[in-house]
Amino acid sequence: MTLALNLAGVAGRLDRVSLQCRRGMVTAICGPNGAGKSTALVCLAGLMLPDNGETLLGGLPLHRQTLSRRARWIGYLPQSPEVAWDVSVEVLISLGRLPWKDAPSIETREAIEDAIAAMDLQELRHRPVSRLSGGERARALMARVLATQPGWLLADEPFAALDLAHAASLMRHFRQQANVGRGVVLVLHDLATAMNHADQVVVLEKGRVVAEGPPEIALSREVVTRVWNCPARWLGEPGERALSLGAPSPAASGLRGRLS
Ligand SMILES: Nc1ncnc2c1ncn2[C@@H]1O[C@H](COP(=O)(O)OP(=O)(O)OP(=O)(O)O)[C@@H](O)[C@H]1O
Repeated sequence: MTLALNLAGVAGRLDRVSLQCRRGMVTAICGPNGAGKSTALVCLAGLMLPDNGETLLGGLPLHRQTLSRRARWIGYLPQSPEVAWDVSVEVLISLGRLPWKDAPSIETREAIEDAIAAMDLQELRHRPVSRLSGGERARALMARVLATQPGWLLADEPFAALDLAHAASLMRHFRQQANVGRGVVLVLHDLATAMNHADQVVVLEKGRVVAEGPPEIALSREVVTRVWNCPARWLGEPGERALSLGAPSPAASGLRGRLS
């Protein structure tokens, strides 16, 4: 089953974007600031209707499917999630089970416990969300999405606030989810994570798809250098790539010259 976005535009944000994500795969959406990554993810989640176009889940328009089906199929972590009530970590995570309110309680309990374990929140489960650090809060919010056990996991910069060990563990979890047939779509600024862990990468620039395909192609040295305007070189072996950055182009370094 695919999750596809075909749109003519979202005024000022996206322009003729067409992309397809597949279950069983990790798809990374990359691009510079303001490229339209979050907007594309919001559209994929069905939370914004493009001016002309649609999101298709399994070939059917998402906005015509029932809200409960959508909530069960698509789990979405926004870039800056808000927590409306100061509940405990465990209660926050249990909210992820709302789309499955008729499920047997044992299933619900297991899903919550699995999410707590996946995000290493056992010791924080009774703590109010207002008394968490930024990274702990991000893990609790991710756990809420995981607790839904949706067919698709859509996450906007899920590693941004996480330390190294928790980021690595979450990436392993995403891979496991893809391996059991879920679809994973991540907005990522860290190009090395996309290069090493995604199955396919979509690069956006100024609201348009400018490269897509396997990471080695979509994030080739030439693409990175041109799109991010930053001379770059991949180091290491496939699966363990690191990005070496050179000096910025004259256009970018002109600013530095004026400031110094
Ligand atoms: N609510 C809004 N109304 C109008 N324009 C917006 C709105 N939110 C974002 N934009 C604009 O849409 C474009 C795409 O924004 P988007 O947040 O999708 O980019 P992004 O690639 O996720 O950026 P970043 O890496 O900075 O998070 C940007 O030019 C942004 O200024």
